[in-house]
Amino acid sequence: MSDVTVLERLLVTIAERRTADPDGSYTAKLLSGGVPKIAQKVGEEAVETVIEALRGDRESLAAESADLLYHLLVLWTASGLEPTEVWDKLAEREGTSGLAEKAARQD
Ligand SMILES: N=c1c2ncn([C@@H]3O[C@H](COP(=O)(O)OP(=O)(O)OP(=O)(O)O)[C@@H](O)[C@H]3O)c2ncn1[C@@H]1O[C@H](COP(=O)(O)O)[C@@H](O)[C@H]1O
Repeated sequence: MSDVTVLERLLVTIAERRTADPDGSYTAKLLSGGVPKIAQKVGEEAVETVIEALRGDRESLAAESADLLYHLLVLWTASGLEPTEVWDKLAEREGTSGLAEKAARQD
């Protein structure tokens, strides 16, 4: 399975872990640490992803990218951010130039 629905399923699992026992779930343990701890993990996973990209190891890059996406989804959940808020941002940008987007942000 390699399409976006895996992200949707993962988001459901993460939401379910909000009420799970941290002793039996890595996600529940992460969520119990709060936004600062989860944000730190996202930063660490981003750095590990960058390192693997620079090393040129595709398999490790895929694995670290999966870690990064998982931790980012946990961060959205802990922050109360609805995935649709992110999907909407991406949809708004569809068909526009990235350079136009950058110029609009600087106005
Ligand atoms: N996709 C993931 C996923 N990706 C990465 N990880 C965990 O993220 C951690 C990243 O490893 P690190 O070395 O960076 O961190 P660590 O040393 O294990 O932990 P720290 O003490 O440093 O925080 C590992 O423990 C991985 O198991 C994940 N843990 C869970 N999921 C998904 O979440 C679901 C629910 O998991 P539980 O909450 O554990 O039931 C699973 O079925 C998966 O679908």
